[in-house]
Amino acid sequence: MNFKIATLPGDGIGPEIVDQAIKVMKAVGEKYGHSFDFEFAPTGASAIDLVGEPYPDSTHEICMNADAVLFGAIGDPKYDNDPKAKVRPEQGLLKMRKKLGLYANIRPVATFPSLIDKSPLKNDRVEGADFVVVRELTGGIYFGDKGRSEDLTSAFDNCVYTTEEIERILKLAYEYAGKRNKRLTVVDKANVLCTSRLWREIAQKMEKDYPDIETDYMFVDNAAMQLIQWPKKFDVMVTENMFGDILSDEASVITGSLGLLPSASVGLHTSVFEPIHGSYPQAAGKNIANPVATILSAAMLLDALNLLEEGQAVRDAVNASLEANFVTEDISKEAAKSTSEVGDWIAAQVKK
Ligand SMILES: NC(=O)C1=CN([C@@H]2O[C@H](COP(=O)(O)OP(=O)(O)OC[C@H]3O[C@@H](n4cnc5c(N)ncnc54)[C@H](O)[C@@H]3O)[C@@H](O)[C@H]2O)C=CC1
Ligand SMILES: CC(C)CC(=O)C(=O)O
Ligand SMILES: [Mg+2]
Repeated sequence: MNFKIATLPGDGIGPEIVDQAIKVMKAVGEKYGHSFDFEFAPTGASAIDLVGEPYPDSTHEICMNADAVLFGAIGDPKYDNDPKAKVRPEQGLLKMRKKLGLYANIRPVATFPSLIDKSPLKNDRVEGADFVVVRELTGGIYFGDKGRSEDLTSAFDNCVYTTEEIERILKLAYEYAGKRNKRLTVVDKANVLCTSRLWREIAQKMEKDYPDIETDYMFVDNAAMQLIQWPKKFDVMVTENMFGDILSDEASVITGSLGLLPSASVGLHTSVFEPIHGSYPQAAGKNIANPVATILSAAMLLDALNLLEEGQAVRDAVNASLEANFVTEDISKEAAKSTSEVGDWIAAQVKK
């Protein structure tokens, strides 16, 4: 079959890691007789440099007309360090999420048996940990009104959630939990935040519609602690945008590196597949970043196209690379292979 893949490498390590995912998808194409048409489009700082806007309409058109979007990462320190910058790369990512209606970001966190020793946590804590963070992606504090007072001495960021936004993400999380181990943890800060109290109120009503699923509620500060203390207790965790952003980066420590965790952003239009990490600017152009998070995001993309055997073949190839210790420096300083060598290895393994 023929698939159109909107390809948005972005900034920093984005182009390098997306190149590896493309290699692997081409290998899948060769082996299974599909063709993937990668249509490139600018986003982030590179799009600002090109056309003055981090998510141009032309890029949006390409995404809307594709079967799926493969996304790298955005962000450039030259904007982080400029408090007066009027337009920032991150706005491109938020705009893409809003315009594509990507209200749910699915972030699976599962330990790799061959990497148990790479986690700074004790083996018995991480062995067998396998859960999913379902992060709301188009609401909350990242999208609320924000600004500074005229004299610049105060600033605000509003956090707003509507009933509809909360219901649709909880529904998706319940469906996810139904396909897994039937446990859902709703993470909030309902002891302080009004938005969290609305989340909890809605979840408490909805849990009655899912009697086969065990729902529990946890404050986010407690969840941040328990995630590290005993990650195996979690199955599906659903939470608002910023909490999910923070907790999933924290969760990557369980697996051994932020460079390993993939994600799928799904919603109203075309889905986007992206690593959970950022543009890691310190590594840009050095061919040292771990491409696995992006390659596993490509595996999630294949699953979403209903190419399930193909998605599994990619996961198997990644596991084989980890078992063979054919890894980048974040996993092993001694064995350190380059980004492109790891991509080549995994692509070759897929074709076997
Ligand atoms: N989805 C996106 O495009 C995201 C973009 N950002 C942007 O990225 C830029 C850098 O942000 P940071 O806070 O430094 O987060 P980051 O995720 O880019 O990097 C944090 C640290 O994680 C490790 N890391 C990340 N990706 C890795 C990989 N593929 N291989 C090996 N190690 C990896 C590195 O030690 C790095 O210093 C900022 O401009 C930020 O706004 C941050 C998060 C997500
Ligand atoms: C611009 C940020 C919201 C990106 C981020 O940290 C993420 O999506 O994980
Ligand atoms: Mg993040």
